Amino acid sequence: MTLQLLNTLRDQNPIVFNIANFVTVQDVANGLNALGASPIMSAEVQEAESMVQIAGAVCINMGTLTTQQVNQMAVVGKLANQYHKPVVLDPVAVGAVPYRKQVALDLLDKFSVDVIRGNAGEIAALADIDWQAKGIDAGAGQGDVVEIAKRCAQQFNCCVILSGPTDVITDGKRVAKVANGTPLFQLHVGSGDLLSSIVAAFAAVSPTAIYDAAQVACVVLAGAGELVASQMTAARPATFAIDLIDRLSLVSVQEIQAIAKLN
Ligand SMILES: Nc1ncnc2c1ncn2[C@@H]1O[C@H](COP(=O)(O)OP(=O)(O)O)[C@@H](O)[C@H]1O
Ligand SMILES: Cc1ncsc1CCOP(=O)(O)O
Ligand SMILES: [Mg+2]
Repeated sequence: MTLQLLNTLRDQNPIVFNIANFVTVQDVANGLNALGASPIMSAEVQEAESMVQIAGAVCINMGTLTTQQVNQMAVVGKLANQYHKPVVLDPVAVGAVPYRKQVALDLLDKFSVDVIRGNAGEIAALADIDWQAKGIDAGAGQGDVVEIAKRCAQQFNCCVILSGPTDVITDGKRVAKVANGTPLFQLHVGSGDLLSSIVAAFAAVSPTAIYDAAQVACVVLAGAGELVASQMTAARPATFAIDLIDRLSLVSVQEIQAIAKLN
């Protein structure tokens, strides 16, 4: 795993095609842009093939799905496989809403994804493990998050990021953990969505080493947030969100390297 991938991303400025949710779409676009990627959002199935062709990677976020959008997700996912573009799936709230879990399972049956990025409640639901998920949040489950993430990765033959106070990254065999971050991430809606899209951005510039790309994405976002929090004297969620975007644009490989808690 090399953090130099951050400089590669900034040099290449990859297009990341997002099927976004309507809650956090602007945060995700600005976060990707600040980092050095080139976001594009689309909700129109008629332009799916062009979108996939111009993109370096695709991020499919289930946050505010509609029947029409689920159809678009299936078309886009299949096209991404056909054009060999990495796909990241963010299964928002599948641990809390059975319909969403069924949609996610149907999508995972129709096309292959490179990364599933979710919180513990979402990854446990996909791995069929009991967990008390709460809405969009991880909730209060008990269990071994490494085993849950590994089981999900093996089941869907992909890389899994189970995010939280410590991010667990696994390809089903290897496991890495990122212990950077700040509880302020939980006070800002959209932190997870941004992580998923940042994973897609790094996958775009490292398509043959997705497991490495996933680790770099986790350490860059969590590290940038940690740097912002270290300069705040009180918890200010709105200021955090703005400062995070600034920090994503300014942060260097050396700054992340100096604080990285990756093993
Ligand atoms: N308590 C925490 N301490 C440190 N970092 C956190 C904490 N909770 C979440 N994060 C970070 O927030 C980001 C979003 O993760 P998470 O909150 O799990 O996603 P979601 O918003 O989808 O529930 C990740 O980068 C994760 O490392
Ligand atoms: C509040 C809300 N409702 C549907 S999607 C969404 C945002 C989820 O964002 P995140 O999972 O990144 O916290
Ligand atoms: Mg989420």
